[in-house]
Amino acid sequence: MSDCLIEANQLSKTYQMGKVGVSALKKASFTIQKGSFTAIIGTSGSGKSTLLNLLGLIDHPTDGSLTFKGLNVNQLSNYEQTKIRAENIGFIFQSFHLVPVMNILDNVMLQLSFSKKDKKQRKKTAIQALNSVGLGTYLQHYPADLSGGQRQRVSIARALSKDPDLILADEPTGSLDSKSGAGVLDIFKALHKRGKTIIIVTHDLEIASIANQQLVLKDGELLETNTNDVEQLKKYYYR
Ligand SMILES: Nc1ncnc2c1ncn2[C@@H]1O[C@H](COP(=O)(O)OP(=O)(O)OP(=O)(O)O)[C@@H](O)[C@H]1O
Repeated sequence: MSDCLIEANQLSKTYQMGKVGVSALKKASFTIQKGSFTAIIGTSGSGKSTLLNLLGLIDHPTDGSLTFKGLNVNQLSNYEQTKIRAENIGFIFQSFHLVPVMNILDNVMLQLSFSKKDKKQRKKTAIQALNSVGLGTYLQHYPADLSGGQRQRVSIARALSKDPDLILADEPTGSLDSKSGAGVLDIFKALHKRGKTIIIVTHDLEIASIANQQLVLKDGELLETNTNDVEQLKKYYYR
């Protein structure tokens, strides 16, 4: 069996703004291996979120192809893509995206609404996920009662609850203080050790340097796909 989870070939995205096209991603080709840890870096507007949205099957490329677990995504219907996304991909966002009127157990269980598990099993799975990020004693707390680092751990538990093949994180430590950020990063490192495939968008080059693979974007172009030397990354980042 191939170890390749994702293959991008000349992947491109142009947003149409009236008559003007904004070329946000230009012919990016790379692979993501199963169990790898990939960092996407680049200055603001370089195309990081655009690429993450394509990898998460949230958006469609305008050119090129994307293969997920050997399936050519371009040839799948919206329904099939949604199914792959729901079953295989966990998302973590900088601003957590938790439902404020639900306690954290319900927030995580909500993720499992479409699973085939019954309510009792969904609850058990959600509690296990919250335990795994150290929040097993906070089940009845609401997001507003938690610190930023704890909220981000809830969103990690939510992503983990469906046991996804791939975890996509968009600046997961971006709104956290350095101590909470380090705690969240430790969870990502542990997940990677457990064999999860992780793709993380970050502005933090120290985080990028611990990844196995770095996708450096500049004005929509992919510049480098594998250096973990922070000084080298800085050169790419600031040039
Ligand atoms: N929906 C959209 N419609 C039109 N242009 C867009 C859209 N989304 C992004 N863009 C443009 O595409 C380019 C890449 O944007 P993108 O959000 O992918 O960059 P980014 O690297 O994630 O930036 P940041 O670090 O600021 O989040 C930018 O020029 C942006 O203005």
